[in-house]
Amino acid sequence: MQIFADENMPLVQQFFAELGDVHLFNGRTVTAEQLKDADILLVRSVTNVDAALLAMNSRLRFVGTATIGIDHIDQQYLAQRNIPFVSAPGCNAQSVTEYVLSSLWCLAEKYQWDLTDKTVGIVGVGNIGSRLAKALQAMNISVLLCDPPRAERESSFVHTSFEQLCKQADIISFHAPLTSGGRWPTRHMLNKETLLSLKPDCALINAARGAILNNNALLADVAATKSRRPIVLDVWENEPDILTALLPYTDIATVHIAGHSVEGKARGTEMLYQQYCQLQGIPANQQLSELLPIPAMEKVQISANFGLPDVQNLARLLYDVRRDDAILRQHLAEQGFDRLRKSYPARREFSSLQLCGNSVPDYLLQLGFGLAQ
Ligand SMILES: NC(=O)c1ccc[n+]([C@@H]2O[C@H](COP(=O)([O-])OP(=O)(O)OC[C@H]3O[C@@H](n4cnc5c(N)ncnc54)[C@H](O)[C@@H]3O)[C@@H](O)[C@H]2O)c1
Ligand SMILES: O=C(O)[C@H](O)[C@H](O)COP(=O)(O)O
Repeated sequence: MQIFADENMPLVQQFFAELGDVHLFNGRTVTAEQLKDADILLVRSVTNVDAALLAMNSRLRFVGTATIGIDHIDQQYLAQRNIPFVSAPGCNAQSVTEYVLSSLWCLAEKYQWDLTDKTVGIVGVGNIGSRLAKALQAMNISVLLCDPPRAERESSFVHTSFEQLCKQADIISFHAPLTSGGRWPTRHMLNKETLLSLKPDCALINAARGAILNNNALLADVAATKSRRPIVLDVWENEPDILTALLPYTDIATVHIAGHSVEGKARGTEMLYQQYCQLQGIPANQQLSELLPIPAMEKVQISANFGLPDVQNLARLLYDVRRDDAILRQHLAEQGFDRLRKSYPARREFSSLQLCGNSVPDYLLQLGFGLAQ
């Protein structure tokens, strides 16, 4: 069995080597010729899997993407060829949630906000959006939820239309998939017109897909607006060739790494392995919990004096998004977007830290921290 995998897929050897020969490729530059002998193809978000890429391969029997987003996969084409396709839903939802929380804490510190006075609009309330909403509500921060597909499916879902959310929210965080067709397309849903309907100082966070925000329209808006709008961008239109003219207007700018926690990336690989084994009816012998490195910090004692203002200090033991913002600003020009993603330093999720003590507040567990046994 010939297994072809993106070279940026952690633990792929450990999970897949028992199933065949694992060959690694550069996800951005891989060609049809390189993949002609693949039985299994494992990709990340930078590889468009379509008729052109698979034109020379007649033996492929499984395609997996170790990501949540699937806008780079031509699913219709794979279905036509009867090639099973799987993704990794939710694999890095906690990682993105922690990225957004860290960004909110940084903005709150910079602009001296009390986040409990703010209303956060969440666009797309799936794995990431609902996890973020739960975390914010646990810290008494108001949320507005916008998810038309869910509103149609679930009578109990409290939906705010995107138009209303634009008018009411103090901060908008995008967590919808990138779609161009269908009833609720998201491509350029934030554009020249919808930007005009926002509160003048409404902060924007995009850790979904770059093209959900029309980057040129956003640049025109922030360049023209006198009251500066706080902006956090992890994803960009046209990656890796991003609109660098936007950078001076961003508070936090990163190289599409919101989902790149150690756990988030490795979970993606594990989910592909598990789904392949299930499809083949073979046992999944490898377990992520046995392969993850021991975290640098394992336990923290929480005292009865711990309060909500201490949460961000605790979180900063593990992650501060300003580190990643500095990486982009200092190194983008000489290293480029993709190289910075490839050399991304390790970041562990909140769950890697076990909290000890008799008075660990429930909101810390809602945020994803672990509880020592
Ligand atoms: N920056 C990163 O590193 C990173 C990491 C993971 C995922 N992502 C992106 O985030 C997206 C969301 O991830 P998820 O795991 O929450 O996906 P999900 O599929 O669990 O949830 C997406 C939600 O968006 C909703 N939706 C669809 N169209 C909408 C619209 N027009 N308006 C509002 N909501 C709409 C869906 O109904 C769904 O509930 C992914 O599709 C991916 O593109 C980015
Ligand atoms: O969709 C996803 O899961 C994320 O955007 C993912 O983190 C992208 O990372 P990549 O596959 O490009 O490394």
